This record gives sequence, C-alpha cells and structure tokens, in this order.
Amino acid sequence: MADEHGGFEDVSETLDGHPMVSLLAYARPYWPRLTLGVLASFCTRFARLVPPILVATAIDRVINGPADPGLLASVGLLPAEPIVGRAARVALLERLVLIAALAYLVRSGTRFASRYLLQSSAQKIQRDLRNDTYDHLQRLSMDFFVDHQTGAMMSVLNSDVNRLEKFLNTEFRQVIRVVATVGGIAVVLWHYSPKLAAIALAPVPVIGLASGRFLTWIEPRYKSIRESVARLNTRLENNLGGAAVIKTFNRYGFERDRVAERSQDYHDEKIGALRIRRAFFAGLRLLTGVVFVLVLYVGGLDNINGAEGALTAGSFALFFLYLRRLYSPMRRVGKSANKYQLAKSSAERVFGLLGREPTVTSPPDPYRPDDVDGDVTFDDVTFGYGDREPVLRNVSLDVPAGATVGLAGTTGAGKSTLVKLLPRFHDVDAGAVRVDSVDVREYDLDALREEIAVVEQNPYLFSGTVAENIAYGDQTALAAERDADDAARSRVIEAAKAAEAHDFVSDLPNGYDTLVGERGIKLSGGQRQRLAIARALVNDPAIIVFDEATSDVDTETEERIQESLDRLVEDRTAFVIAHRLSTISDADRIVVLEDGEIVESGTHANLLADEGDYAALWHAQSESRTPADD
Ligand SMILES: Nc1ncnc2c1ncn2[C@@H]1O[C@H](COP(=O)(O)OP(=O)(O)OP(=O)(O)O)[C@@H](O)[C@H]1O
Repeated sequence: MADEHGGFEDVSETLDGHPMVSLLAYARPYWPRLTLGVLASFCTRFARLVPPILVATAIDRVINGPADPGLLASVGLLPAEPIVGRAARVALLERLVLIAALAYLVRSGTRFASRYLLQSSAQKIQRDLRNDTYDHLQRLSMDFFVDHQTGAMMSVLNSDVNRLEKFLNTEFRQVIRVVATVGGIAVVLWHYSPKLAAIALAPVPVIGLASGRFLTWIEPRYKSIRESVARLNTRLENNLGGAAVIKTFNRYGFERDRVAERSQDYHDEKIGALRIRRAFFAGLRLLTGVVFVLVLYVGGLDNINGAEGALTAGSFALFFLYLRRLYSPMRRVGKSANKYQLAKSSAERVFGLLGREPTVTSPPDPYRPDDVDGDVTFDDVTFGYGDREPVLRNVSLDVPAGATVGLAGTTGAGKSTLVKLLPRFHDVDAGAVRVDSVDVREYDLDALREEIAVVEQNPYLFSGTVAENIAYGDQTALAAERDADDAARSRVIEAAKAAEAHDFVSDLPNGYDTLVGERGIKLSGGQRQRLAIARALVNDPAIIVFDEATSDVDTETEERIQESLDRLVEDRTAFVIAHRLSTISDADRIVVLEDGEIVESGTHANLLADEGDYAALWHAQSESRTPADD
C-alpha cells in the first residue's frame, strides 16, 4: 500500500544510529537465552547431517564387508581396521544404530530447545518493543497525531513490530541453517572426494546470488500485487459500507463492473508474478539436475576406472543424500537478504518513532499549583497548524474564574483551535495563554490537564462499561471502578446525574455495567455526549470546555443539561462552543470569532443591541425555531 506508512518517511531524521543495532539493544536482556538457542540450533543442524553418514558406513562396512573405513573411523567413533566376520559386522551395525538413535535424540531435543529459546526471545523482544513504542507514542504531542494517520501508526505498532519479531525468529535460524548445513556438508563431502565435492559445491554461490537477483525481479511484482489487492479491498470495503447508497441508486451493475475490474488487475499481477517464480524454480531444478548428472557420471567413471580416491558405494550414496540438502537453504538466501531489508525499514520506522521527541512538554522546573481558580487569559495569541497560515490572529480575551464564555462564529473560524490551546494540545506561535496569570507553558503538563476538561462534539468512548467510561475522567475513580469499589460508583452516578445521563443509563439492560460497544456504538449520539459530559465532570476540573457538546441532544434534553450545567459550572470557568446560539445565550460573555479574529464580544443583550453578525444570526435561528411567530 503506497501510504501504508504515511508520514513516517521522515524517520531517518529522528534515528539515532543504525536501526538494526538499536534492535540488538532490545535483544541484549535476553542474551543467555539467545546464546543457548543459537548453540542448540547448531547442534540440531549438525545432528541432521549424521544419518546419511551412517547409511554410507552401513553400506560400505556392514553390507559390503571390508572396505574404506569412512569418516566415522577417521574421527575415532569406529575402529579403522577392516571388519571381518558376522559377529564384527553385527557389532558394527549395533554401534551405528546406537549412534543413529543418539543423533535423533539430540536432534529432537536441541530442536525443541532452539525453537523454544529463539522464539520466546523474539516474542519477548516484540512485547518490549510494542510496549515501549506505544508508551512513547502516547507521550507525543497532538501535532504528531495531526500529521500522522492512525492507520500509519497502527501499521508501525502492528506490522512493523511483528515483522521484526518474525525476522528475529525465522531469519536468524535461516542464517544458522545456511552456515551449519552448507558448511557441514561441504566439509564431509570434501573428506570423501574433493573433486566431486567441488562439482557439488560449484552451484552453491550461483544459487545464492541468483536467489538474490530473483528477488529484485519479483519484488516490484509483489509490490504491485499488494497494491492491487489493497485497491480491491478498499473498493470492497467501500461498497459493503455503502450498501445502502448502492441500493438507493440502483448501482449494482456499475459496482459489479468496478469490482470486476479491480479483481482482473489483481489476477493479472498475480499471474505475471507466478510465471517468473515458476520459471526461476524450474531453472534452479535444472541446475541441480546438471550437478546430479555430473556427479553420477564422474563418480561412476572414477569407480569403473579404479581411479585414486574413487568413491565407495556408501560414499556415492552419501553424495546424493546430501545434494538436495545442500541447495535448499541456498534457495532461501535471497529471501533472507530481502527480509533483512524489510526488517531494516521496519526498524527504521519503529526506532525513528522512538527517537521522536514530544514538542509539548513540561518545563524543567514546572509550576504545580495546589489549587487552580480558573482565571483564563488569551494574550495577543497567534497560532497556525504547522507551517500553514495562522488560524488565530492576535486574539486577546480575559475570562475571570467562574465565568462562562460562549464562543460563536462560522465554521472554521477557529473556535475549537482556541480552546485546544488551553490544555496545550498545541502551543501558541506568538502571545501567551495564561491560567491564574501563569503561562500554561510553565505548568506541569499533567497538573494543567487535570484542571481542564474538554467535551467534544463526537466524544470518543472506549469499549467497556458505562461506569468505566465516566470514571475515565478521574484516575482514582477509574482505579476504584476497576476494583469494583462501590464508593467510587457514587461519584460516577453523581456525575451522570449532573450530565442528565442517569435516567437513560438506569434504563439500560445492565445500568452502569452495560457495555457500550466499540467507540460507544451501542449508544445514540446524544447519549454518548451526555456520558462524555459526565466523564468531564467526574474529575471536578476548574475549567471545562464544551465544544458543540450538546449539538446531538434534543432541545428538551439540552435545556435539562443546561439547567444542571448552570449549577455545575457555577464555580468553574466554562467555554461553550455552539452553533445553536440558544445554548450560549445565558453565558456571562459571548465572543464571536471570524476568520481567526474576535469580531464581537459582550453579553447576549449587548450583542443583540449592537445589531451585528451575532444579532443577525440569532434572529435567523429564532425564526427557524419558531416559524409560527412570523
Ligand atoms: N488539525 C488541524 N490541522 C490543520 N488545520 C486545522 C486543524 N484543525 C483545524 N484546522 C483548520 O483551522 C481552522 C479553524 O478550525 P477550527 O476547528 O478551530 O474551527 P471552528 O471554528 O471550531 O469550526 P467548526 O465550528 O466547524 O468546528 C480551519 O480552517 C481548519 O481547517
């Protein structure tokens, strides 16, 4: 997918050193486990080489009687002198059987140990990496979340971290496989016949290089396949999601053609790649076939001619038993190199993310107030997102503690942006935002945010119970809720009552213990908003922001919320953003923003008397509310 990692292309800026070295640092705590795993893996590989040698020895010395003593004699495992007579042959056979049993025992024992040790190390590294990456990610400032798509971040946390785990788990063993198998076989074959070993080993580097080359051909094809499958999936997802629209407009045929077109693209890409892949492996088979023929011919001819160093029947068989094993790990060398590249880019993203510093942080010696009154000042504030044009220009506003300010203005005027500066979701470009006359940048960030609650138009609820979602606003209430502490429940209920949520919650099948579904999907928009208001109130913040927080509730509920809110915001500073002006008409002060600037400010009565934009909008909205009055 082209933009799977959208926004993470700039990771190298925040990378500290080589990404794979950083990955090794994560492996360090598990080095004893890893070392044992590697040793066990080598033992498995070597144990796998033993049976063909036993077969060779059995053919030469047990079946054919006295012959060349073979490899086992030269390493002292068997007597070197010729084996003569039935008893000696049986004894030798028994010894071979014992060695074979031992080899299989070692092989399965070390295989279990190596797989377990290496895979569990990779899993532990994956767990540590994901935990650290997530923890770091959530400490990053809002600007990071604005600039990076959720999908891209998920992809780093999931695909990239998983890919690193797979790389450590699989490719590590592949390297051991190549070194131990190819190295071990080369040594054994060389012992029996350097000439035939040279023939057998000649294609090894060729296969290694060719498999690397093959990947450079096939990888762009695979990329196209991934892209075409992503396009196909997006189309299918869109269509399934938009099933109602397709039915309404009778667009079955149109959509069937569009899906068929994407399906065909995918099919074509896949067939193209299949052709290359099959041709490559057929070529490899041909090459190994050539070696097979050569070894058969040269080895056989040497034997017929009684040439010096000619193979015995057993060692002849050994060559063929080993040939296959020699080439199969090499066929994966290119794939491993490719996996290394992919793992490296994943590590770049993961460690690039880990190297990124939050832009909004507490100062070195932060201000931690015992109590916040809630006095708010915006002092000549100018702010723009990233390098874009400022969306707030020279905004100055003094709000005494306990006052309620209504913010009005057209869409995009900068109302939400203004209140986001309060909890330092972003920092001003010029000017200052002060709470109790102290610049918000001087506060301890956690202490500041403890005192400011924001209720948004589309509040995000977590899957869990109603009570957990309300208690989320306060750390102690949340902990108590999770411990099923009844005392905490009373705070939750109190907040729910204040937010006019108690009645509907009580009517839910399990009351406060009802599961709200993913993102609160089982609740209506208005119910979600009321839970979000309760969540904001439970922490008893000094400053509260309602950003279109009651837009989804009906007018009657809004009036009820309004009444109880009037009580609840009594001793707090409140900012209320609303398009429905009746929501803010009782505010102590109403501020009208237009294109990032304050254009009107005063009480509802003052603004009506001024007969400006606010008054015009008010009259327009009143008419649409009460057409009968015309
Ligand atoms: N995260 C963001 N990144 C870039 N630009 C943004 C971002 N959020 C808002 N803007 C831009 O800033 C301007 C002000 O947006 P803001 O949401 O503050 O307006 P608003 O008055 O609250 O509008 P509405 O009433 O529609 O919610 C708009 O032009 C908007 O496109």
